[in-house]
Amino acid sequence: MSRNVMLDCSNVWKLYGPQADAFLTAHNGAPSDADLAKAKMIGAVRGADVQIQDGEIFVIMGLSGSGKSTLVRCLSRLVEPSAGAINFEGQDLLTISEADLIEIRRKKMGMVFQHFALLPHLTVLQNVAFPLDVQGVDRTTREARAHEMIETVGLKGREDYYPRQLSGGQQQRVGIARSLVTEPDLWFLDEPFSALDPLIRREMQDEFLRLQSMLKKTIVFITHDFDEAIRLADRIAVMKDGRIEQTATPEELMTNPATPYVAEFTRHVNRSKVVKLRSIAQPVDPDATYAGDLPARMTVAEAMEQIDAAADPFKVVEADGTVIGAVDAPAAISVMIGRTAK
Ligand SMILES: Nc1ncnc2c1ncn2[C@@H]1O[C@H](COP(=O)(O)OP(=O)(O)OP(=O)(O)O)[C@@H](O)[C@H]1O
Repeated sequence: MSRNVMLDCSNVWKLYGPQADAFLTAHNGAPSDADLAKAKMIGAVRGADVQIQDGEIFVIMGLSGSGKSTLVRCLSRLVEPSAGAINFEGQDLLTISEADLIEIRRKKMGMVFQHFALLPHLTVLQNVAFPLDVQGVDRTTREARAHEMIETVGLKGREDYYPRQLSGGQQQRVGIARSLVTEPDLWFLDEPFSALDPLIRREMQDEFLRLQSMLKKTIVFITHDFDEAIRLADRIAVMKDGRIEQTATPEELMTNPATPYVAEFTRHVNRSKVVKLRSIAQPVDPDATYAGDLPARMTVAEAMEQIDAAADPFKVVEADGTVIGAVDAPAAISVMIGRTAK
């Protein structure tokens, strides 16, 4: 499926240290690790190329300090890159006026952070409506929109609660509703679930995928957790020491890791948790009977129980309703036991 590029960032650098810009120029825009170390510069982001496509979940994965947050902040220019080009929907983000930039951030970009800073003295409804209040939207409209978003994230009935009366997961849902209320085209999420305990975290990941299947946003999601990355991503960029080691689908990362570093992450991952039904779908037989439909982006592991319990194969269906093929138990089992290389 070919998609438009919404956000195009090429050769972006962010150095921290004295006269970083001059230092970059002096090293022809591409200082080596040794150059950086000698000058005591921190290469937070080094030569990053990222193309975010319409409607995809693009995950930036890397360990602490690898540069994920800095890169994402460069993408919205919350951090000023030392060098590079950033284009959003055809506009050069590095040269547009401050006023246009603020307008883009407010109306076209949504952000959710790990520490999501709900306003403690405002109710759930007021917190969610807050960005619209800032935009000067009238009260009736903003509250109607906030109610809608609160229902979308599953918090209907809690509109009049204060943040302190909610669990961590519920608070994060409020943060999500608040960031979605302005209907952003591009949604940045910086480790949104990492403060949550593992069970709630998984629940929030499911919730996030459910939301995305409804809303179809373009998403940049940061995590340091490879399991989270492969669960959520259409594509993953793996970062190390400010560089992107590889950008690929979870399945490509598993089957074709570009570097030993990437291979290390994939080594312990069960293939059935990564391989999607889409990848093993076989042609539909018009004369056969099918047990039902399964989503194309479901993994073999997630679908296994259902496939195994049914007497007939399942059709595999994309989010837009297109049937792309069928899966049966032998095909799924082959992946479970690591037999297919596809
Ligand atoms: N304002 C700053 N001044 C100096 N160094 C900085 C600054 N911001 C980030 N860095 C450095 O840049 C590098 C990348 O940091 P960044 O926060 O982007 O990493 P990260 O992958 O998001 O890490 P984490 O998962 O811990 O948030 C780190 O070495 C960090 O210390």
